[in-house]
Amino acid sequence: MYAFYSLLVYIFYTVFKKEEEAELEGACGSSPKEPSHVSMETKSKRKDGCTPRLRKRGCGQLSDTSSSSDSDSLSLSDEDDVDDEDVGVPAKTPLAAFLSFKQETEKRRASSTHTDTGEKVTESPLVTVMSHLLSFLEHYSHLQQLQQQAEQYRLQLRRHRVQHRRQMKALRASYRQRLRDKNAVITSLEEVIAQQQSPTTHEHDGERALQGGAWLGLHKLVQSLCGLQGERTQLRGELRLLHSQLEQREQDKHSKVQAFQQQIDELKSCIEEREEELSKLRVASGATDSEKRVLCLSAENESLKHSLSMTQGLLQQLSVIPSQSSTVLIKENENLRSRVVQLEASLQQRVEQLSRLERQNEQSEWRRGEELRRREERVKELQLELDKERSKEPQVKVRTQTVEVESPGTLRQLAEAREKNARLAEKLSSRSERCKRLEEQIRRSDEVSCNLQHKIAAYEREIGTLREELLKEIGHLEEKKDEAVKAAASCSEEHLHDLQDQFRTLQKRLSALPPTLRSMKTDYASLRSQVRNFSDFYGSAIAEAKKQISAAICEMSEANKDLLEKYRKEVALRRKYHEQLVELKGNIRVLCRVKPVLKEDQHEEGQAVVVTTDPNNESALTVLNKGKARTFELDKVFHPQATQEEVFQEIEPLVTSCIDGYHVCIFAYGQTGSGKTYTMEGSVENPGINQRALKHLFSEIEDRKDMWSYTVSVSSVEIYNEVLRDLLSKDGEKLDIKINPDGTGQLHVPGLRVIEVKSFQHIKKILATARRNRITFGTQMNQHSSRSHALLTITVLGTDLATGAKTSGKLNLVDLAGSERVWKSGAEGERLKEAQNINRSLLALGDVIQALRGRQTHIPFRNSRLTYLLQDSLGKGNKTAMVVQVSALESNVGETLCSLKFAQRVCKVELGPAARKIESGGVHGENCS
Ligand SMILES: Nc1ncnc2c1ncn2[C@@H]1O[C@H](COP(=O)(O)OP(=O)(O)OP(=O)(O)O)[C@@H](O)[C@H]1O
Repeated sequence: MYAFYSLLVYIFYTVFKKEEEAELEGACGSSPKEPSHVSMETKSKRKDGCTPRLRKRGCGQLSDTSSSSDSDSLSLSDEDDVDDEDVGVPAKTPLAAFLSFKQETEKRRASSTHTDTGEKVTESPLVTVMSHLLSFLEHYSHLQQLQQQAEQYRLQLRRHRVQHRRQMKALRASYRQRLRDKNAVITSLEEVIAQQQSPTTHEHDGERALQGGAWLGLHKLVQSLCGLQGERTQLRGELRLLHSQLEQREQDKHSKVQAFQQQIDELKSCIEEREEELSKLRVASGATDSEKRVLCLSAENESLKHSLSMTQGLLQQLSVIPSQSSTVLIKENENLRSRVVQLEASLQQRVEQLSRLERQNEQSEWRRGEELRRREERVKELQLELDKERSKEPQVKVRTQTVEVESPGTLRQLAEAREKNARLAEKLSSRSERCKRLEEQIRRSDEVSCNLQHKIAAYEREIGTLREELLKEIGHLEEKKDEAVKAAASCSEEHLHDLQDQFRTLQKRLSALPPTLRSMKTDYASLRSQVRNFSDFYGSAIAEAKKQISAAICEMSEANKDLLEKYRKEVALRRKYHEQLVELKGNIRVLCRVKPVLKEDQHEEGQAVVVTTDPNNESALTVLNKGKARTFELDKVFHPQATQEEVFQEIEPLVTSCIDGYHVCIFAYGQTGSGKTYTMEGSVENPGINQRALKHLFSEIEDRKDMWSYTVSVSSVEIYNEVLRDLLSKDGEKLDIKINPDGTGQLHVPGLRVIEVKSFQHIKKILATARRNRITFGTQMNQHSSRSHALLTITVLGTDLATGAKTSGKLNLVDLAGSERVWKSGAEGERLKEAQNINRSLLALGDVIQALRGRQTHIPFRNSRLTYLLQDSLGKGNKTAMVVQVSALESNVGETLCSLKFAQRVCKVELGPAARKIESGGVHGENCS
């Protein structure tokens, strides 16, 4: 491609240059109005083999005709020689050749794009520039064709005019001839008449006869004269007609010339625009490749020139200060010598150390050998003594006892000597090992020293060669210096010539560099082309891969469409069944959890457990009070050993409903210390409903991420003494509940901090903050009694990715403040006020539930902050779950009965079918059900 574009650019430049040359040539021999065709004409004539004389004549003809437009006999006779073929056919220009080549290229390109599989080729700036250039050339050639046409037309007109003039001339000549003939006839007739007007007497009779014949002839002559006059007028009319035709043609010609001129002007302006565009493009995309190359080469040329000048400067410096460089070299040599001396000294030291060590080693070895020998001799002596003693044994049996008495000492000595001997042997072996090690070290140091010697030798060799080179250089420089001195002394021009020769040889050497540079350039060009090809290849490979991926995705999506549709149906069905199940269970569910009996709860010894659960009936609970057993039927009863997970299992469907776009309210109710906070919040190791619900929420969202996108936001408030406070805000400002000004009639709390939650880990931190900020005090019933109602509100906004339908679910998790009997909890003062407020709000909650149960038109939501805030989740069409916490101890039986009665009341409330909060996405929305 690069080569092709370079070729194109080259052709363009060549053609353009040739065109300009042709124009210049044409301009020298023709009128300014006729720029190119004359030269072409001349060329064509030259091709035909015409003589230079004829050529000159042709040029003269044209200039004559252009200058004299009206009749001129000389020019007319000259114009007769004009050959039609000479002026009619224009010679084929290089531009035309280029255009035909370009058309062929375009055709080939078009055919290649047809054969291609419709891949879209992105044009590079160079291609854009080239296309502009080509279009510019096209316009230019069109303009030339038009000019040629205009010229042809002009020549045709000229031919016509010549023909007309010829015709006119012939007509005039014939007319004059005929006129002359007629005049001759008339004069002859007049002569005849004059002759007849002079009559003689004797010829009267004959005269009369002749008179009658003459009058007849005269009459005929007059008639022919009249005919001639008529012819003359006719000819005049024809002449006038021809004149008018000629004028008409002239006018036509003029108008056509004007039209052509206009077209030429337009095309010129078009070319100017293109040129401007081209220059802009050049500015925008930088210079074309060839220009860049030219720039690059010129830069290289500059750098070469620079290096040449530098070399020249260096040469001059060398010739000027050879002594300085020689001193530097001598200094370097001295330094090297001193370094070698140092190295030799250190080597000598090392060798001395080595010899010292060897001597020491030899001495110690000799000493050790001596010692060993002595020891061995002693052992031998002792052994000899022992043998002697043993040889005495059979002879002196009597002395055995004494020997036995004496021999222990000798044996001891022997054993000691043996031990010593063994120790010495050990020492000897260790010494020999050390010796070996030392030998090894010596060997190594020998190697090192050998290496060093080698190195030193190498250094010395190097130094020697350097020295030699240096001496040579110095000699050479001295020679040069001498020569220079001599040359300076003689002041001859020879030296100058020599220097010039040297300079020339240097220049030659420098100019000999380009082949290597050229080879480097070709290498560079090939590398560049490789890189460019690689990027092309890479791009095409990526494009291919993308195509394949998209095709695969398309296939997959096609294949998966049915599956997806089925999956959607399945999900919808599942949701429907889920909702039916929840509705069957009841949209308000009452669960009861019995708190296990803890040590700290047993204030009095041997307190009886009065609450029992039935293992065969999960919804029944029996309370024994004053000998009477009362059974309560609720939706579900959790026995004291029920785990947090078991409790959440019952709540989970409601949490799922919240994701589906329902408003859900889960609250824990019960006396103080009965385990409400434990059930809702739980402990760090064993989290309660709040954390589990959010975990479930996020896992469900993750499962649905291919079909739905969700936004989860969280807020938390507490109601303490009927005052609303943000649990996620540090300032603890008093908040108010208001109707949302957006016109939906929904409630909202201005200034409440709502945090968008991205992950479960994030929510954990938020819950911890809310827990920290909640007001708790120790009461007689609970050391960490929550003195406020805590609300955790989770809003889940969902968008169906396929249909665009939007859902808005809300999950209210409420940990109510503990209901208590004031006299029992021992509350007074501030605590009493708290307890009263708590009881009042719980009573309001009871009233709301009562009203819902009674299907009253007015539900008293506004009676407390708690019910007002929960309005949109407690009313009709919502889902509610209440976990009633009870204590199993006899001491709390009153509160337990109270709570269970309240629970049973709630149990009978019907909230009606739950309503899903969904907005149609425009594709196929779901009906609110
Ligand atoms: N099911 C249970 N298992 C183990 N311990 C429990 C259980 N329920 C409650 N407790 C413990 O009982 C104590 C009181 O519980 P909690 O604070 O939850 O009561 P509460 O109803 O929230 O009281 P208050 O209304 O005064 O805030 C806590 O120490 C808690 O750990």
